[in-house]
Amino acid sequence: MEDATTPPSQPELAGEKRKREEGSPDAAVQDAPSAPVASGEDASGGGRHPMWKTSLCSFFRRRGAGAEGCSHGDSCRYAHTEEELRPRPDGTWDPTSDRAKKLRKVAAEAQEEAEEEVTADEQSLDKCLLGLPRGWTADRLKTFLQDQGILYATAKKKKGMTVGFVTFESVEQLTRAVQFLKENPSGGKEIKISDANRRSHQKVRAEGHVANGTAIENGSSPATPAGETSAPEVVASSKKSARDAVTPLAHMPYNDQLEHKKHSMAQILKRLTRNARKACPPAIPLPNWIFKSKEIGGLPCKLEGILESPIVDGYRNKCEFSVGYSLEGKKTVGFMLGNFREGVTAVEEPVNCPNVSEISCKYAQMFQDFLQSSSLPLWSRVDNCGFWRQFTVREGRCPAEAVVLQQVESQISEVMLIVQVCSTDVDEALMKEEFDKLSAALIQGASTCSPPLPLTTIVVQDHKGISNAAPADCPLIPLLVPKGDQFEGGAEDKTRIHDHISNLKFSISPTAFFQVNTLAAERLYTLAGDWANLNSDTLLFDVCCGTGTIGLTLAHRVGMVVGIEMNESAVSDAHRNALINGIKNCRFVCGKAEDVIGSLLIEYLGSPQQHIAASESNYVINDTGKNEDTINCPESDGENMDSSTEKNDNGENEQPGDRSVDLPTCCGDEDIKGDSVDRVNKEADSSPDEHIEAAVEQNCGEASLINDEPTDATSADSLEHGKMCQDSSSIQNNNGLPASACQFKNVVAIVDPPRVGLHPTVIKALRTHPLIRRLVYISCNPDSLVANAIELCTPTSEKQEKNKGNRGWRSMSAAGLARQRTKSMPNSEPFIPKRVMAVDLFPHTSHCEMVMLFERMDYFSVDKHYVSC
Ligand SMILES: C[S@@+](CC[C@H](N)C(=O)[O-])C[C@H]1O[C@@H](n2cnc3c(N)ncnc32)[C@H](O)[C@@H]1O
Repeated sequence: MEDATTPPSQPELAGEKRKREEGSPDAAVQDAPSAPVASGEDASGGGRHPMWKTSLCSFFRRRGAGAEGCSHGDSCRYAHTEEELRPRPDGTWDPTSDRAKKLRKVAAEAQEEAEEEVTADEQSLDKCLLGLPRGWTADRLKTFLQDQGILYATAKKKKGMTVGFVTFESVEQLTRAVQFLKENPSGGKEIKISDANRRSHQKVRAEGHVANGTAIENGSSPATPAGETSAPEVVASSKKSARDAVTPLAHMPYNDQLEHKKHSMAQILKRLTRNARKACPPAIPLPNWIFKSKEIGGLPCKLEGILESPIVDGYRNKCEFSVGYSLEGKKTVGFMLGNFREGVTAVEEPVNCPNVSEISCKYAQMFQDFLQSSSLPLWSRVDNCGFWRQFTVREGRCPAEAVVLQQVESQISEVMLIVQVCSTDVDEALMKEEFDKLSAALIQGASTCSPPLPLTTIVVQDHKGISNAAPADCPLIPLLVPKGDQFEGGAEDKTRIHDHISNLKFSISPTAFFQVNTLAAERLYTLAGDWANLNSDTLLFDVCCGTGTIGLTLAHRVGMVVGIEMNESAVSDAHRNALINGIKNCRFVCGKAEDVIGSLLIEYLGSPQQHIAASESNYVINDTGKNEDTINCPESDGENMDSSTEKNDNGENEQPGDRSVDLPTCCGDEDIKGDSVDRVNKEADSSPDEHIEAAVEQNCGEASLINDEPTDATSADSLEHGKMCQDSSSIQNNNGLPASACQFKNVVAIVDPPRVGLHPTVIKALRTHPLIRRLVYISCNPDSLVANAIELCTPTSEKQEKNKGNRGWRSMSAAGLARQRTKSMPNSEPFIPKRVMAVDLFPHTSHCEMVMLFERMDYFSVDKHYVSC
């Protein structure tokens, strides 16, 4: 019961006794023993007491939902609900309240991200100020900065937080601020300045295309009627040219760019160590690599350097040009000066953008010239209407021997042009007329250049959605089909170009991913292959395989490759690429990795439970006291299989063997398989184009059916016939494991996910399968690499917490979310970060690829984890 003489116990922080503060309600209680004071008025009859309802009533805290037991009822000076709680006069909240806890969490996240060393360049003018007085508002911070003569663009701060955010306009402003704050501590305390990471939605996309920039368009401009070509009003952005927007490092010598990127990568990598340390359960010893990180400046493992790009200018084989109005109001094909989300739509020509080839610039110019007289309107991002949306140039290069680094332009032998339009409400006849004129203009433009430009195919992508990022299944209309590829029907399947990596030829369809810097990608894949420690006993999972580049370039170094990719055209390209290069030990599966990886691991390796049960029952202690594998395999009878019973997607109990029902490829009929392999190989040997078509189509059948049972004999046949390698996954040994689990002593995964990183389901599947001893992670986004690595490398406790889903994710960093997920990760051996290296695929931009090798602790005692057969 709450009364005036027993003020609520009020810990400042959990476990700490609350100090009686002057002016606090407690003090008021002492001064005025006749409390409670009605309506919060102080004893002198003045206004409401400044601390009125600024602390939670202990009844509320003890009982959670309310304070029914408090005898003071409504007149209690303490808050009875979170909603009733008021901020204290200094702007802070009762530290036991949800609000205060949330603020502490956000501040901790910001602090964690801000602990990195400050960098002073134009790429990172967004900074955090650490150690600010909690009571300061944004206005107070601005006054402080102005008083100190520190110039800035924007300053933000929330009361109650010790972190503020400041954006500077130039490196000079930033440098001055850093210097000043270092030399002039505020009240004896140094205010630290550190890099601030913008939330991912504020970052400019970089994968697979040149990033668009920002200019500000007048949102109130009326919709442009179809056929009308008046320019909407555009407002200038902070970026002055397309060069500034897409190649912000171009002003630096290339060696400085490399140093800058290496430094940025190192800063981000340190987050892995910090977060894994934080997430490590208290009862579990910290892994050795975290201890050792102190010796290497907090890095999880040594950063071995940065591989430079073999070519630094004109390296992009794919440029997505925006279509819009320039600052002068001219119809323009080029790059946006900023990000549309920031309100910018101005497009400027790709002048002096050193990453774009001359050929791409010439095609952009041709299309721009065509648009000046087109009767169809440009797409307006503000009004979401119009016709011409985007223009993509994709280039293919000759085989490596012919590539002379100094003359890269002359090595471009094939070009694909993709014109994105929105056909909504446009007359078909008019549209056809425009397409005819356009292809004539492009063909003529290419042939009249000196020397003539290569032009292999032109395709229109009809995309009716709001964002320019069209889905992979968006309709394609071929305008120009490659010579020698004409055939009856399905012409859109012929619109492709070719490029070469490691002496292999790659067929690339319009929507398939292909690394934009082919020569640097070759270095990237070679490095990944070297670190993967491959041999003929290796089963390689190529996760997010695209057109099969990684798996196919490494196929000669392994026993078998299983590629996983969700883009159907890319999978079809991968099959074709295996055939045209005569590679027979690869299988490509079409599906989201998160949907298929679990089944594929069981199909090839058996379930984790089978291996864990087997290794537990198979170890005996020998004379020397060391573990010894007695090589007993689990029996395949019903009883033993029960131990590996697990839930399927529907939550029903499922046996590993049952997977063969779900997975049509796992039918175990060796004769049919051998026969089909031979047949496909024979067809491939004779390899005229139509045979490749037929074989690819069959393989695509397999690919698209992987998630569904074949509905008739024909599909089942095509699945079997589509197999291109001697795949032993469906043959089971007498221990109940697939034969491939025994055949491949070395199981490696190379993952190359998109910018968001791997799906948590994929991380969990890789982490919990004991046969995957090595994992090579190729990343185009170090933030998501770090988040995924936290989950792969943090030790787990014996008992997991229930998965709380993504609760609270909006206020969390990717690393914070990953830390939360580690709590529900099933008990499994963590990976160890072993090696990491940056690879520069994107000179002149701030983006960079990274390759990181993860191993399990006792990598070299593979047999211990390997159930012999
Ligand atoms: C960075 S690219 C790498 C492609 C390939 N490894 C290469 O180097 O050419 C990522 C690929 O992952 C695919 N992808 C994206 N999300 C996926 C998912 N959930 N499951 C499988 N593949 C996915 C994309 O279609 C794309 O081809």
